[in-house]
Amino acid sequence: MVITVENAIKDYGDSRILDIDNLTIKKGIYVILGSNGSGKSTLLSCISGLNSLTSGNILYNGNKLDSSIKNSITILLQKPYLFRKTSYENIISGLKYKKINNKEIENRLNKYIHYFNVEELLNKKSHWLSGGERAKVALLRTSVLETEVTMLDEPTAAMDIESSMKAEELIKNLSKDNRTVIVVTHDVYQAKRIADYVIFMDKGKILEMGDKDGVLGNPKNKLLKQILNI
Ligand SMILES: Nc1ncnc2c1ncn2[C@@H]1O[C@H](COP(=O)(O)OP(=O)(O)OP(=O)(O)O)[C@@H](O)[C@H]1O
Repeated sequence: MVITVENAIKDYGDSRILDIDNLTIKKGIYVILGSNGSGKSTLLSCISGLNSLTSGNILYNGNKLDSSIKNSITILLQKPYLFRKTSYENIISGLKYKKINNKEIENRLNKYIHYFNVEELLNKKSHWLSGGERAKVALLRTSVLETEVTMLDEPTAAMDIESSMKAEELIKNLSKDNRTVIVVTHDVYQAKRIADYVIFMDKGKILEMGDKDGVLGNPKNKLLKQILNI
């Protein structure tokens, strides 16, 4: 899917949160970097349709958001909500909602669950999970949907290093078959490991955007240079 963001403005009261002239997202892994409050989550929520722009357009293959496009997009929020059910029920909840048959549900589960050692957690109620365990369950619940576009807002922030590495393998796998994955992270090393493209935001604007090697290897922006220690 090609997503185009045109003249996008998002205001909350007098504050301008997003101000993006032009952004085109195609297939591959896009990593969004930027300081706290720079508008990364707001951009994801506007692309997903959970939030709306004050003015401007977001188009999906040239069309406005409709229910079939919404079905092709999944977003993992920064603070994902888990149902007060078992991990297993949480992970398959989206597939059940989409009325996917049980055999396919098991196939999808087997395809993703091995990234994390969560087998022993499957029957555990979500409110007993640790922060990192919750993050894994939430990432698995999003991943099994295998939508054309997957947006992940700081998916590994609560995970230990080994689990983050596994999550990165999973994320790379999610981008296969011409799919699009957009990941927000504060970890520039993670960006280096997984990104095809990097978007750097500050104060609601996109300051740098392009393929990973160009943006991270030869940044023009002073703040990004500082972050990258260049
Ligand atoms: N509903 C809202 N009402 C008012 N201000 C909001 C609202 N939602 C977000 N904001 C503000 O918009 C700005 C951008 O928030 P956003 O969550 O998009 O930033 P972010 O880049 O994802 O930050 P972080 O790295 O801290 O997660 C922040 O200053 C935030 O306070």
